[in-house]
Amino acid sequence: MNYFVTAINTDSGKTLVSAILTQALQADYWKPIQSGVERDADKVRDLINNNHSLIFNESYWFQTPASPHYAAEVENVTIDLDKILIPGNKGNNLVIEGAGGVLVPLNDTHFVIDLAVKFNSEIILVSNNYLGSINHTLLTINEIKRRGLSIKGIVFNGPRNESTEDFILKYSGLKCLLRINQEKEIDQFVVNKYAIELFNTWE
Ligand SMILES: Nc1ncnc2c1ncn2[C@@H]1O[C@H](COP(=O)(O)OP(=O)(O)OP(=O)(O)O)[C@@H](O)[C@H]1O
Ligand SMILES: C[C@H](N)[C@H](N)CCCCCC(=O)O
Ligand SMILES: [Mg+2]
Repeated sequence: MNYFVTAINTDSGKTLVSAILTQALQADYWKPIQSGVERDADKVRDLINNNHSLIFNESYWFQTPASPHYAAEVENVTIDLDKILIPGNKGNNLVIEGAGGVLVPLNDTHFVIDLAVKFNSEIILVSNNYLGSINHTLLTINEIKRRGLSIKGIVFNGPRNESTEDFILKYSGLKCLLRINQEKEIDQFVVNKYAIELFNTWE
């Protein structure tokens, strides 16, 4: 199964959730398009601890920490979805991490969400609690559904707001897969703690 981890924004915790999911399912991990010198793939490799997961290389890696469409322009590249091919064997679950939110542009005609469609993925949506996040979360859900994609559920990451989370879950009918607290630091121990919790409720 291909699981596509997206979020309501950049810096929402997609890489953290991807590491937790990769560890929980002993899945493989892939970030097709990376912008910025720090690789999410390296962060996930350092945060998991199992003998099964493969960490694949990006199809595009831009040094410019910006929207992929702009980073590509700056580096005289055009992102071509036909050149982005699923890596590795079909035997294992694959965790695919997007870049920023769903409508982050890749070029003049494609967005991050088009990768999830291309790879026939099930969506894991990472949401956060801040003033404005209900709107951002419901808009993101609407766009995912408009593309005909299935949403496995929502991960709420960071400081809690029960009222916000309750409204989003009630209105969307989606399942809360996991709640992640604001942690003092993110390391293998923390990732494994949440991976066990996620595995125990995974259907
Ligand atoms: N629950 C948390 N507790 C503490 N730190 C967190 C938590 N979630 C995320 N962070 C930290 O916040 C930063 C952003 O998280 P992360 O890199 O996972 O975001 P992202 O959605 O993957 O961003 P991008 O869009 O660049 O891929 C990282 O330094 C991460 O370690
Ligand atoms: C560089 C950053 N860490 C992400 N990889 C890319 C975020 C793109 C956001 C584009 C936008 O929504 O304005
Ligand atoms: Mg990331």
